[in-house]
Amino acid sequence: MRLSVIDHPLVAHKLTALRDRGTDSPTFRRLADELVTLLAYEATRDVAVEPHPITTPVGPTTGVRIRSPKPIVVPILRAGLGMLDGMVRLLPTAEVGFLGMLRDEETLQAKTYANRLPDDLTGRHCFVLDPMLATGGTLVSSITYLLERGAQDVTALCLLAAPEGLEVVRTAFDEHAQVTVVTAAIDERLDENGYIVPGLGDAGDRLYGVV
Ligand SMILES: O=P(O)(O)OC[C@H]1O[C@H](OP(=O)(O)OP(=O)(O)O)[C@H](O)[C@@H]1O
Ligand SMILES: O=c1cc[nH]c(=O)[nH]1
Ligand SMILES: [Mg+2]
Repeated sequence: MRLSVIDHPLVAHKLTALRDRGTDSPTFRRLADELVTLLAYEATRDVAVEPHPITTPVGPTTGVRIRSPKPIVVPILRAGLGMLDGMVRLLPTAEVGFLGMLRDEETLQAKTYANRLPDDLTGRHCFVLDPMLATGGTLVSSITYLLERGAQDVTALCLLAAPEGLEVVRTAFDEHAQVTVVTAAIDERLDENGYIVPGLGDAGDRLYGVV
């Protein structure tokens, strides 16, 4: 696993507002949307491109375009949905697949309850969207699922990561696996309920309300 922590004052500023418990849902959604575009800039650094000849008003030149097969963006429901619009705005040619996963509050084990993804992901670059990397169970399951279906590279965009969860992901995917985690911050630790400290609380609830 490769790790990239985005050290940037704009990211830190927006993340601070996102963490603040006084931030309401509409503002939280807007901040999550803005943050993902900043993370996406780094997360797409290795996206495959091919030469693309064009003619400018002044003359011919060769630029690049994103190469086929198209990248696929995979938000992990629910909370990852809050990162989808910001990501596809930057990567409009990407396809979108969905994985619904819920962490049991007692055991902290993640279960998959929805799956709308191609069976064959051979050669695809997958971008997993999930704001919280806590114990790492959700991310390991989702990345394993994508790699088993042939994904070539998997890049996860997480707004926050806990050191414990990062270690779990690192153990699951060694340095040879084409797995990258891009995050805005590594927090201190997990609490006894598996929540990231200081974190931002339950990302899904803050985006969409308590269920
Ligand atoms: O690293 P882990 O310990 O697996 O926890 C992280 C997961 O927990 C949260 O989802 P949750 O289960 O709360 O579902 P939700 O998005 O529907 O709220 C979060 O959005 C991650 O998907
Ligand atoms: O801190 C956490 C941990 C898991 N899921 C969340 O939404 N927040
Ligand atoms: Mg939740």
